[in-house]
Amino acid sequence: TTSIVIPDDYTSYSLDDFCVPAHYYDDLKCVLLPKGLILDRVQRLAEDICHDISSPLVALCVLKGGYQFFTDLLDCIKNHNATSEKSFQMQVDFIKVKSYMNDQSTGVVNIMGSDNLASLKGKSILIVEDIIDTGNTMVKLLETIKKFEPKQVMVASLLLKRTKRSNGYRPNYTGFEIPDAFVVGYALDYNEYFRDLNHVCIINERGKKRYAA
Ligand SMILES: O=P(O)(O)OC[C@H]1O[C@H](OP(=O)(O)OP(=O)(O)O)[C@H](O)[C@@H]1O
Ligand SMILES: Oc1ncnc2c1N=NC2
Ligand SMILES: [Mg+2]
Ligand SMILES: [Mg+2]
Repeated sequence: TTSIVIPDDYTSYSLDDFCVPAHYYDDLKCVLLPKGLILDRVQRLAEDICHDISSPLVALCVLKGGYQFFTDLLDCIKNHNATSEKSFQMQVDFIKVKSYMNDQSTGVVNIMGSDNLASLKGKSILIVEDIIDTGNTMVKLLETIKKFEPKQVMVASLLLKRTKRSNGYRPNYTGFEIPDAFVVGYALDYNEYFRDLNHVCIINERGKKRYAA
């Protein structure tokens, strides 16, 4: 499906035009995606997903970064299911996956909590992620999940980064395609910082130094 393409020459927003925590003000360059815009886009993604799905679904949250998108997306899906003739049952599951240090992928994708994935056998799965950057995490995660013989697997990612480091993987549903910059906020982190920031922002060099591992 389509996504909203944020071009490289996109005029982002000033930190002074939105509410940004004082403790991060000096560490950010700009606001790329205000939370309100994200929520409106997520509502449309939920409609697109509900249009395609009719059988019971397991929504699988990829922790930690996926938790905010997962929460907001499922709120919209639940509201759709409560107001339309066609509804489908949904179960939730959580898996923790880690591969980043500072602003780089280590190349090693560490999947934790995969022991309880046996319950995915024969089910329709929707993997919910915050961002696809190199694509390493998703390719490795899909390999692992497919071993449990699910009926079908779809992937929804809020962000897809346009980067030469990409392995070419593209999800079934994408919120926004963004330029090749390290973004934080809306549960996306830099060494565990900035998850407590509402908007998707671009970190600045000062922030990368201050919170370097
Ligand atoms: O496409 P890739 O280059 O693999 O990058 C995307 C993945 O990396 C980040 O997770 P991270 O390793 O930072 O763990 P976290 O979700 O706990 O922040 C992000 O949340 C995605 O899961
Ligand atoms: O831009 C990013 N911001 C936070 N986390 C990640 C990013 N890309 N891959 C993982
Ligand atoms: Mg992650
Ligand atoms: Mg992270």
